[in-house]
Parts: sequence; structure tokens; C-alpha cells
Amino acid sequence: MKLNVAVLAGDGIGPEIVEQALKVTNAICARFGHELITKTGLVGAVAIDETGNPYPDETHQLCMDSDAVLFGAIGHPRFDNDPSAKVRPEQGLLAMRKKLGLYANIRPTITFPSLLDMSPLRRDRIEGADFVAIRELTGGIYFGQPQGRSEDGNTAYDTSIYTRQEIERILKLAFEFAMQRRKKLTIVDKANVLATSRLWRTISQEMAPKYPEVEVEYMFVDNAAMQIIQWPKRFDVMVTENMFGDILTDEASVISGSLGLLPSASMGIHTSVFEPIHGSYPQAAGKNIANPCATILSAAMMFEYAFKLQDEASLITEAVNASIEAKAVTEDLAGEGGKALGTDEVGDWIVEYIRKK
Ligand SMILES: NC(=O)C1=CN([C@@H]2O[C@H](COP(=O)(O)OP(=O)(O)OC[C@H]3O[C@@H](n4cnc5c(N)ncnc54)[C@H](O)[C@@H]3O)[C@@H](O)[C@H]2O)C=CC1
Ligand SMILES: CC(C)CC(=O)C(=O)O
Ligand SMILES: [Mg+2]
Repeated sequence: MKLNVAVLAGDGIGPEIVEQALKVTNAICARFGHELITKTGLVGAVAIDETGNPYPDETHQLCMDSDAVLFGAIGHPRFDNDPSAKVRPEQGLLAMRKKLGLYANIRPTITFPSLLDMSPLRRDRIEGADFVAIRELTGGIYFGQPQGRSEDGNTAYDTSIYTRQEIERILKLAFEFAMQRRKKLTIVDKANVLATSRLWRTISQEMAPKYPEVEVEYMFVDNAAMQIIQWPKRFDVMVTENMFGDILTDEASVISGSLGLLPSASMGIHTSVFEPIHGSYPQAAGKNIANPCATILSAAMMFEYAFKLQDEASLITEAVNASIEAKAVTEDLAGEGGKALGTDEVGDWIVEYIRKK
């Protein structure tokens, strides 16, 4: 099969982790006889530096022409520390999501047997935890207008907006996901305060009878933040709005053992994007210490979701599991006194596993 992949490495650790995911993708293609065609594009701070635009038109065209996009991360401290910056790397990520219609961000949280004792959470609480957060990705407070500051600079405002159409399509996806899994759907919101959340509840109550096998529960986001840590095994599929999903999934990475482990698939209208849930981790940029597994597992999701190649996806997941089991891990997982490999060595280990298989 011919696989056309747009590669947007972005900023910070983006290039290092994407390089490992590409090595693994190449190894899988060699192993299964696929032809991989990659084209690279600019996004984020590097794109601002080169073109003035964090998501240039050429990058958008590249994504539109591809079967899937492999994405690293964007963001740079020089923008984070300058609240007056007019153009920001994050605008590139948001523009990409909006223009590609990537309305559903699928973020699985899984545990790894050999990491169960590394989590600050007790083994008995997290062993067997396995849930998927479905985060709405193109609406809500990250996109709503108006957003800005008053003329005197002393008042700022953001707006959260959700339309029926946006809510229906993400809930449909979530109900269908639940049907494929353990048939439990937790809808996380703040309906005791927010009008948008109440519209989510109205629409979900209308839709629920179409999925009689799915057990639906509603949970306020503050409670959900606690329950994810306290009792993660109670969740199967969780669906929520853009900002809540962003926050809760970083929190959920504590169950797995590192933010550097959690992948995601952003599904949409024009193409799909596969990216780790973490950011550009600027403190680690260029040091060869970042965990590449979230991005490598995102490549696995690309094979599963974009190309419907389950064996290829499973072999990547198996290889990542094996590397963790063999303690071929970066410093975030090495533990005190444990030997840490470099980002590239973890990539090499996983490639070697796939080659020998
Ligand atoms: N999708 C994206 O491109 C995202 C971009 N960002 C941007 O990234 C920049 C840094 O933001 P932060 O809040 O520091 O979030 P971050 O996710 O980059 O890092 C937070 C912490 O998580 C850990 N971490 C993250 N990735 C890791 C990896 N691969 N291996 C090992 N440990 C890892 C590190 O301890 C790090 O200090 C900002 O400019 C932010 O806007 C933040 C989140 C997502
Ligand atoms: C720019 C942010 C919305 C990125 C982020 O934190 C994420 O998508 O997880
Ligand atoms: Mg985030």
C-alpha cells in the first residue's frame, strides 16, 4: 500500500521525537511491504521564524494532499513568556485543527505492567485501567470569539461557544466508540454552571435512546479530575469539551507513568493527524532525553485509524511494550538509579525489535 504522510515536526523536542516515529514507521513499512512517501512542512515557532505564519498555506496544502499527518509539538518559551506577542505558535496548531476539521481527538490511557510501581498512584488503583478520552477539538473556549482585551488593557475575555452540530457529531463518535468497547460513556461537563455544558446534556439526552446498550453517566469536571486519579478503572469512554479534555488527559498520564507515553489521533473531515498529547518540552530540546514513545504510539494509531492496518499498529504497540518491559527507556521512566537511554536509542531499540520479529 502507498502511504502519503505529511510530517510536521514543529518546535522543541518535536524534531527528535518525530525522527524516532519515522524510523519506526519506515521499519514497519519495510516489514509489511508498504511504500512510504513523506513530505515535511513547517508549523509553530519555526514556521513563524521562516514565514511569519505559524501554519503557512503550503503546510495546509501539504496536509490536505496527504493520507495522514504525523505531528510533533509546537511552542517556545519566548512566546510563552511574552503575553503581548501577536503571533503565537499555538495559533498554528489551532488553525491546523480548525482548517482540517479535526473535531475529535482520541486519547487512550493505558497502563504498562512494568511501570505499575513507578506511578505515584497505588498499583491496585491503576492496574487494568484502560479508558479513552474523546476530546472535542475545534470548538469551545480555545476558538470562541470575541477573545481579547479591553482598550485600557485591564479587562480580558474568552468566549466558549458550542453549536448543536458540533456537539452531535462528537457525541455520535463517542457513543459509537462506547459500543465498540465496554459500553459505558461518561459525559464530563460543568452543567451546573455553563450554558454550553447544558446544551451538551440536552443533546446527549436526546441521543442516548438510540444507543440503549450504552450506560451513560454525567460527571462534573471537578469531580472527574478527582475520580480519574482515585478510581481510574471506573472509566471506559469519556467525552468532553475541548479545554476539559486537554486538562484531564495530561492528568491521566500519571496513571500510565509519564506524559511522554500518551498518543492521540485527531480525526476529522479532510485528513487525520497523529500527535503525542504532550507539548514541545523546551527544557529537553536538543538533549536527546525526551521519551519518543508517545509519538511512536501515535504512529501506531496512524496505521490503525488512517490506514486501517491493524497488524502494523499492533506490532508497533508490541515493540513499545517490549522496550518498556526490557527497561530500554528514557530518563522519565528509568527511575532513581536506573539506566536511561537516549531518545534515539529508544527509537533504535524499537526498530530493532520490529526488524527481528
Ligand atoms: N500539542 C502541542 O504541540 C502542545 C504544545 N504545548 C506547548 O509546549 C510548550 C511547553 O508546555 P508545557 O506546559 O511545559 O508542556 P509539555 O507537555 O511540553 O511538558 C510538560 C512536562 O511533561 C513532561 N514531558 C512532556 N513531554 C515529555 C516527553 N516526551 N518525555 C518525557 N517527559 C515529557 C516534562 O516533565 C515536561 O516538563 C508550551 O509552549 C506549550 O504551549 C503544550 C501542550 C501541547
Ligand atoms: C495549544 C494547546 C491547545 C495544545 C494542547 O495543550 C493540546 O492539544 O493538548
Ligand atoms: Mg494539552
